[in-house]
Amino acid sequence: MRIENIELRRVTLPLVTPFRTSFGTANERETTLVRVVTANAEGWAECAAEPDPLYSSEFLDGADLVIRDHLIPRLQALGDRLTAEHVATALAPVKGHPMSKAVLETAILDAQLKETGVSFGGYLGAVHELVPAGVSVGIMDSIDEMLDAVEEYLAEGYLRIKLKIEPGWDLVPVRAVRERFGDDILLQVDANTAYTLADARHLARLDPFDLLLMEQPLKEDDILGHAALARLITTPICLDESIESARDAAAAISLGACSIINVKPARVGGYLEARRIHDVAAAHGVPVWCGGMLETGIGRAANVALAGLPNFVLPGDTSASSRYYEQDLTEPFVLENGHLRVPTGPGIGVDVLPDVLADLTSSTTNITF
Ligand SMILES: CSCC[C@@H](NC(=O)CCC(=O)O)C(=O)O
Ligand SMILES: [Mg+2]
Repeated sequence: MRIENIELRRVTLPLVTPFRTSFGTANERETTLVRVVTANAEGWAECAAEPDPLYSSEFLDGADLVIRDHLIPRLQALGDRLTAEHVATALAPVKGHPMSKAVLETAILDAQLKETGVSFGGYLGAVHELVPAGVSVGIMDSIDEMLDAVEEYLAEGYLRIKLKIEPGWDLVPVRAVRERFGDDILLQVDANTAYTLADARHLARLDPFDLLLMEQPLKEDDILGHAALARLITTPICLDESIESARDAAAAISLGACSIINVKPARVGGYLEARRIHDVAAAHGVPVWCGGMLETGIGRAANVALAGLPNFVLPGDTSASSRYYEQDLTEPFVLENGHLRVPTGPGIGVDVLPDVLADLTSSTTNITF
């Protein structure tokens, strides 16, 4: 595929409500969009890196620099040999930076699929037309405020509730949700690495609440700690930040560090590695679900397609656009009986709204090939 140019575009979208996790509070989503232009198509993707290196070591300004100065030159060196399937190998000499690599691979894949008229779901192997939607509920100032939010999401039709937790906000909110909404709703928690193995006895006090899973309780590099914790609690452990590759997934599963995996294409370098993780997990009988990084409709479209693969058996953080945005960069994703519809058009199957894009763009960098 011959790329004519790649455009990096910084955009900022206000969030409908602040989103607080154990590592901070977000009031807006700032991201870098990548547009890959060929003679016959343009591919789009968004970078999941946050402005600050708090979810992982990547951060947005660093991603821009790595993309511009260290990754794109390696893609230019491929010339006409460049296809989406070549990207990971071409970028492998650059250590780390999976989110920067993912946004390039995804935008190139989108352009490639638009040229060939194949959808993301068709290319990745989606077997479902609709995928079940869960929703992530942030840490809030009061239990009542959190319960009101959960009530609203359940009324909208979300099929699974995920509560962000941290020391001091864990047992009480979980107990409150169970007491208010009963034992039948699918409920899970996400600690974003906020605990240590010394908290095992405390975390075991969540066991009676029949949670679907406990996501990333310990530090991202503490695989053995998660394996030890798994022997001390009955709630299934799900890993997020710890899994950056199919190799990580195989090791974590083999060591008993997790029995469920949150698959985030951005965290693992792109959708091709995400599919490999899906396949490794399936081979071990380990279910996966699609995680989220507050994607706009651009990234959301690709995530929903991925969530259509057969081993994505748990509702993902694939919420409707309205969970985060008053105005999305694409036509909004809306719930249909608690599900999102997998786009069927070529590539990601959604179009960026030009007027909205222009309004939200703060800078543009163009790199010719
Ligand atoms: C800003 S928090 C992003 C990472 C977090 N993501 C979510 O909680 C879901 C966000 C979403 O709905 O996209 C996670 O650790 O799983
Ligand atoms: Mg998580």
